[in-house]
Amino acid sequence: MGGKILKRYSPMVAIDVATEDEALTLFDRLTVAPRPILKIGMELYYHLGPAIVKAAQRRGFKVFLDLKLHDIPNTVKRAMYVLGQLGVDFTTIHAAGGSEMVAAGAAGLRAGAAAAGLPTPQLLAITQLTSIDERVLHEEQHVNLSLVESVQSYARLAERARAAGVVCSAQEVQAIRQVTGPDFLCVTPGIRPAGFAKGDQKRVVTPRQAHELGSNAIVVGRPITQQADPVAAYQTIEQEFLAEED
Ligand SMILES: O=C(O)c1cc(=O)[nH]c(=O)n1[C@@H]1O[C@H](COP(=O)(O)O)[C@@H](O)[C@H]1O
Repeated sequence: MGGKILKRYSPMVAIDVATEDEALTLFDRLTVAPRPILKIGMELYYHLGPAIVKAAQRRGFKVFLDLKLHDIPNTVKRAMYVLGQLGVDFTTIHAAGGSEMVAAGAAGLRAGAAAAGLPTPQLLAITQLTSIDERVLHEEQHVNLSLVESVQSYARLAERARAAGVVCSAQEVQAIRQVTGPDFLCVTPGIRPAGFAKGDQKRVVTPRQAHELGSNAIVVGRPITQQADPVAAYQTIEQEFLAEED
């Protein structure tokens, strides 16, 4: 189902914790094969800055630095130039900032990485957050498109602006594949193993469904980090997502 997928990544584990101690404890526990990609978000980065990125990299992890930039093109370009020098593997920008902003961010990221002699991080554009549903889209954002049309439109915008892919729900991956090239990445949060509380997420799927729907990578936070045994939870989710094609 979902056609041939060119690339699947290990699950990206969202390290959404408050302290350095909690983060480092998770880093040390998650040194298992296959290594997860560690997602460092606003909470940890605003608290600890580049040092927490380096701490993950020193332990051999690929890092997804998720700061979701959204500002005028010049400001985003300059900020991305700085992020391009950190040696991270993925970073994020809001497609809602428009094609000029996404293109400026992509250019800043390329220039920053080149200045540091590093590979350019893969830029992922946020489409509609997985906490948004049709009601919020229509009643609060006043968007007339359906949710899937809105996500498709942002995916086209992001690809034209030279993002490497998008962040979306796995529910939209097949629709995105219809309008983007084969290398374009669909990275999907909103992952909930059967029986796990949705919490603030609206557009959720199980790890197995994400596999079947053709997601390139899943982003998983609380279903791993809030478990008594995060390593066991990670391994179960990883096996479900990276299962052999049927
Ligand atoms: O950019 C993201 O990673 C992201 C985009 C999105 O649309 N939805 C979303 O949940 N995320 C992130 O994915 C993670 C999901 O965490 P859990 O809901 O705890 O699994 C969080 O770190 C969110 O910031």
